[in-house]
Amino acid sequence: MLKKEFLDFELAVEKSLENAKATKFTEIVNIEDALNRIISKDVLCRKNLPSFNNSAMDGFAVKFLDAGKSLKVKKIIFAGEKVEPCLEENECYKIMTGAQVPSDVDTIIPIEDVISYKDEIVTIPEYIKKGSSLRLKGEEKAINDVLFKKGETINSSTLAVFASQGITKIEVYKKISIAVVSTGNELKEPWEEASEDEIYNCNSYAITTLLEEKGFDSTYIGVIPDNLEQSIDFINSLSCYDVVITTGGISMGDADFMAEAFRQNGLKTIFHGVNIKPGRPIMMGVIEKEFNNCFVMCLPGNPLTAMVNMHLFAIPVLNKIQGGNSIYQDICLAVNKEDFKTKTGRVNIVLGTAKSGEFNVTKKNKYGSGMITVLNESNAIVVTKPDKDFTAQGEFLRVIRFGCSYLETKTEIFN
Ligand SMILES: Nc1nc2c(c(=O)[nH]1)N[C@H]1C(S)=C(S)[C@@H](COP(=O)(O)OP(=O)(O)OC[C@H]3O[C@@H](n4cnc5c(N)ncnc54)[C@H](O)[C@@H]3O)O[C@H]1N2
Ligand code: MOO
Repeated sequence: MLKKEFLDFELAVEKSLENAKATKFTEIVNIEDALNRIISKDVLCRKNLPSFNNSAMDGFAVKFLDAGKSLKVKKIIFAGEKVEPCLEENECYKIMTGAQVPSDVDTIIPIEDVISYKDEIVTIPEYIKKGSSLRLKGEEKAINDVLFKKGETINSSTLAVFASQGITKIEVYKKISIAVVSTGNELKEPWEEASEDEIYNCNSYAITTLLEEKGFDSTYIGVIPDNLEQSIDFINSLSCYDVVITTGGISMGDADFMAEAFRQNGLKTIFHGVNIKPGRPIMMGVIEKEFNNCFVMCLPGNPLTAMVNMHLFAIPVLNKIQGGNSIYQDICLAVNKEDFKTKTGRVNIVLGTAKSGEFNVTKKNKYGSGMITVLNESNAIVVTKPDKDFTAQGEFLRVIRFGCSYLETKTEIFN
């Protein structure tokens, strides 16, 4: 009997990330088109935040030394006005939120905190704090401070900072090109007619749309037939892509040609077979010279297997190739609501629903990896260690949501 060695899961993740090289290609885009793109050069502050001393409250701008006095309001200052210092003894300004604070005052008293205000005379409390409600030039960020580091992902908060700096164009990594391919003579496309002996190709839809959710562009190329020569030719036509993701044809059957067909196209295998359920036949590799360092991920054909391994293996690798710093899945902690069993001797990926701090295992963890709808009934996975055979109700679990964010530092995902 053929006995195959399966690589330790953690080692497989480590090796895949180690071999994933970040793209070097960049482009300049308008910030309105920059959402989810990865910054390719540190962005420095070029306008102090705030760019002038200003008031945080509607109130009175006074000298700290005038605490407890009654002062005459010399001038009312509105946001957008520029005012030269002009106070004489026992005078102050009335000032609006965001308005520039002249250099002859150092403290703002909110209007509701003064003792009295009548006929342009205001009485200031005796005990005030010097500098209160005064926002100083550059106190948030000063010119040349690093605002964003290379490798950070642009989100709506990033865009607010760009706009506050007058930055309208930004250098980002060019989007990597990803080819998504299915395999198998049994497959029909959903727009074709499938007989009872045939099945509809759902993996390509699931993968291209998951990639879209995660901010990647991909192209669905088609189905590779179960034939070695045709597989070799088909793969040969993918040399222009940065990444190729296939599903199916990667296990040990007589019609599983992916490993050999990629090898014949120059693939250097990183690993083929990982000690994980589902996903054991998974293969990764790089085609260096012939395909200009194309990263290849061959996922098993079972739809559930393909998708959970997209979450667990593929997305972190893609984040790295895209130039991002954030490659490790963020986890949330959730209380397990129902006992479930797992087989020992391998890492298990368990599907469930994470909601309001609780984890509900899908179908008591009794489902097959050929199933499709269980994915839709779940929104998260739990990864268990090879020696864990039972997870009790009430246990706190580390959960990876399908929609999780990604972190720069490695997270502990095991339970
Ligand atoms: N002797 C062994 N047999 C198998 C092993 C093993 O270790 N030894 N591993 C099993 C595991 S685990 C998995 S997972 C499967 C994966 O096999 P393949 O990657 O070769 O996938 P296929 O056989 O091509 O397909 C499996 C299953 O999925 C269906 N499929 C494939 N592509 C699609 C698609 N695009 N859309 C929908 N469904 C798809 C296909 O029809 C099969 O039913 O191997 C085990 N065998
Ligand atoms: O990877 Mo397979 O889905 O474990 O059956």
